[in-house]
Amino acid sequence: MGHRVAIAGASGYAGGEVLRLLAEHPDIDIVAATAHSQAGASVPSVHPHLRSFSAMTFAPTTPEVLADADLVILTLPHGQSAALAARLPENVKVVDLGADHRLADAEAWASYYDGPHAGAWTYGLPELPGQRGAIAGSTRVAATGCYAAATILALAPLIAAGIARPDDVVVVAASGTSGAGKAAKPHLMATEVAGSLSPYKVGAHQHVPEIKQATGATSLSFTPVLAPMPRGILATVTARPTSASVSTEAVRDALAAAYDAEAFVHVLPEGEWPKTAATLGSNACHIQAVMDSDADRIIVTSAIDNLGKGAAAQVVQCANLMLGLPETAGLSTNGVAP
Ligand SMILES: NC(=O)C1=CN([C@@H]2O[C@H](COP(=O)(O)OP(=O)(O)OC[C@H]3O[C@@H](n4cnc5c(N)ncnc54)[C@H](OP(=O)(O)O)[C@@H]3O)[C@@H](O)[C@H]2O)C=CC1
Ligand SMILES: CC(=O)N[C@@H](CCC(=O)OP(=O)(O)O)C(=O)O
Repeated sequence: MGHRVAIAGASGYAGGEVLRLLAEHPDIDIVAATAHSQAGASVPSVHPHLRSFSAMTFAPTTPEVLADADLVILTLPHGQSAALAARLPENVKVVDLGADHRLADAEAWASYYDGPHAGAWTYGLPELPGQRGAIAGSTRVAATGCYAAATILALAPLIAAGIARPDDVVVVAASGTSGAGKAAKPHLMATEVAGSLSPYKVGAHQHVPEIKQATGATSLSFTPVLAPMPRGILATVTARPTSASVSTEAVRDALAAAYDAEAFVHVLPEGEWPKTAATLGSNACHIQAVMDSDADRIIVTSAIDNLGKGAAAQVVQCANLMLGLPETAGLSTNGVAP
């Protein structure tokens, strides 16, 4: 008998990916999967790729349905997690993929989100210094946003090592359309997306305060770009070096020192650049960097699957830690290709 896990919002993209991963997990049993408008539907009628769930229907999203689990995973729209989590017993562990509990600063919350600030939980990125132990010791964990995961993994070690300046960071990141969720939206119609790259929320993306909080960046320009592909994020992060002596080797060494012992974050061999296709279906993050001396900027590129390390797989990684399981259980660092 494995640990009992329930997923709220399992009819969505991220929740569906959690179901797919947990179906193969050696130490976890799924005790409930809930939905909102699609409550009552069978799982494969919503997720045709999840045939092993043919006997399961989505339950309504209520505290009563979820309270029987050892751990609850919330993959709900922003603003829906806090009230639900507050009605779950203290002894039920919770990982929230929504943004409700990511930000400590109430003012930053109010600048980017609607509704009351619910307060911050332990931030769910185990590769950040100190976070692995904190997550393992927490009953409430706020998983990261997808762009935030790609950007933080590329940037945090360089600011922490004193190599990159925190006051002049520029990020341009492209995301597949599943990052926007499953609900039909006009700008996500195939006719609008196919054959086009389009920036959106320019200078106003909600992941800016999250990235600042996790990396110590003080000035951050962030431009997200919608890309005509179902999944994947490629983030290009640039920052000024702290001194003229910063070299490509020093940048790569700092990244290697941060990630050499990590199972899912890979600093690629010199000259090999990340591509989203190599991370799909995995919990991996691929990173490469150079010092562009001509422009006096460090350039770091990172690739993840927004539904993998950017969502469902990182949630499973956190759940493993919280349940005292091997951190890599049920997860792969290998992608699906081509
Ligand atoms: N997609 C991604 O790459 C990432 C998403 N996230 C975050 O994860 C969360 C889920 O995202 P995603 O799966 O993409 O979203 P989807 O829109 O695909 O799924 C949303 C889920 O929430 C349910 N839901 C919708 N409205 C309500 C409501 N009012 N009350 C309760 N449940 C509701 C839906 O149920 P039903 O279908 O039955 O209506 C569905 O199960 C969001 O907070 C998102 O920001 C974070 C990182 C990455
Ligand atoms: C393509 C696309 O629209 N992506 C979403 C990111 C979703 C996500 O990771 O995260 P949150 O949980 O913080 O919303 C966006 O840019 O708002």
